Amino acid sequence: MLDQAFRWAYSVVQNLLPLSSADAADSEPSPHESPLPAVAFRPNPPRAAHLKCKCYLRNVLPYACPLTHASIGSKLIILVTGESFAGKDYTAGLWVSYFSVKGIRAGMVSISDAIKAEYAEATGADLSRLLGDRAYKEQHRPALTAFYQDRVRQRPQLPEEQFLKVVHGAGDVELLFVTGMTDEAPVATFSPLVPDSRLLEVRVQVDEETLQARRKYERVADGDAGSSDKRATNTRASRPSSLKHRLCLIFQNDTVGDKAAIEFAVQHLHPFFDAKLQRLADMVRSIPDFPRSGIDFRHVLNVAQQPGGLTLCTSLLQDHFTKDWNKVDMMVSCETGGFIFASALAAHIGIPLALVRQGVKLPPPVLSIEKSTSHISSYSSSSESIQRRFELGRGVISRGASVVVVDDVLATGKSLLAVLHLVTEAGVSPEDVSVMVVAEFPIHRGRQLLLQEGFGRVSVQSLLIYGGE
Ligand SMILES: O=P(O)(O)OC[C@H]1O[C@H](OP(=O)(O)OP(=O)(O)O)[C@H](O)[C@@H]1O
Ligand SMILES: Nc1ncnc2[nH]cnc12
Repeated sequence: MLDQAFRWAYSVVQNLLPLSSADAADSEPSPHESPLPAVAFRPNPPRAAHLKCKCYLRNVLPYACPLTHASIGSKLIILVTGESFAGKDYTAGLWVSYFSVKGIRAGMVSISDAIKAEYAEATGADLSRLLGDRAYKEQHRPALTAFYQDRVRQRPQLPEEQFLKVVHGAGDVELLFVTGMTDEAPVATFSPLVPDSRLLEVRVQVDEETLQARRKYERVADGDAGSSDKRATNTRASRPSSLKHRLCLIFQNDTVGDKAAIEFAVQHLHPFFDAKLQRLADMVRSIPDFPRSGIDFRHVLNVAQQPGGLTLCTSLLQDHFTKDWNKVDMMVSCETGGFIFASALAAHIGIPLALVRQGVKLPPPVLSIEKSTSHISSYSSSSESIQRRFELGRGVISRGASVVVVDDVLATGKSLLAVLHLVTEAGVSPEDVSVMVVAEFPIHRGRQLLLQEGFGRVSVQSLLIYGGE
């Protein structure tokens, strides 16, 4: 059986390879390549062009070949970020043990090991000490950082390649912790590369006192207690409040021992393996080739049509929210899909609901914004240009309020972007906006759009993740 599968995979690759060229820069398939998207993507050439542009042609092959793609599987990938001395690797190790005991196949990998190996080869530094000797690593850190930045200048796609490499190399795990990542807004950047998987960032953080104590301890342990603190590379610039993106999950790692890390895993990470989430996913029907051939439509609103579906979804949205509902003044939602889930949740939490309507349907005075058609509606003939406005009653949301935006789907992010513009125009700071969606389609790069448009500081959470169109 396995042998047959391998033979099939090789024959697919053999058929596709001669059709491809090395040129990856243009965004449309060039004429001599047109058979490739035709074979690989059937009637979906824009998708092929998109992939080609974003991932370079050779990554189109793994995408086109279901076997290679399936081997990545659908995982929960947790990027464990934070300053040096925060205890990222130690904590990730504890979480791996916790989940392994619970019967969940978990692993961890450091994404920076490959660049350390390259650096060691280029400079003659000792790789095993770079990997295992903290003082030695800190001593080399400035040069190592400069080396990495230089490599990225030469090869801008390097971070994405390294990310894919560690994920592909992780083997058969359901949960993967990735440490050593320093990229800005990593979930927005990397989630479209693994669209079937859920990508989360967990920042491990320590207060200043703990940080100093750990540095001192490390220096004493190294027999280097008298040296200056020049080697410590933590800067205020890497603190969560100064990042361009907003973190949903922060683990405060100030106490000694394992207890806090395990409690964090129980409270914030384990719920992603909750059977309730699977029950919700089971209520989302999949309809192939709707509204257009090549699109696997996920009928998210079907949840509301199932017995107990809305109650289940409401309780999941309530439980998964990483902030404090008591500090939320108002819920905001846009028609149509969002209204269904937001009204149930707002009633359950006991907060009012601000309604963003499409077209000219609200009485004046209103805040109004032009809105690009959502991904899925762009395929439906009913989306007339008259619909392409979002409006919100002026004064409905108080200036300085704290709000949660709820929608059924996040795809390109165009709808959410319009809502965020209205909410901020109403006087709400992006810091005080959180977004919760029932289903996210990372392939459409909605989070990246928000980041590019200056809404990176808005926190975004989703219950379900879907790959494909
Ligand atoms: O991220 P995007 O690409 O903007 O897609 C997401 C939006 O698409 C859907 O709305 P749609 O505009 O199709 O209207 P509907 O809810 O009335 O169906 C959905 O309800 C979201 O609001
Ligand atoms: N496949 C899909 N199903 C439902 N809604 C979507 N929005 C974008 N892609 C979608």
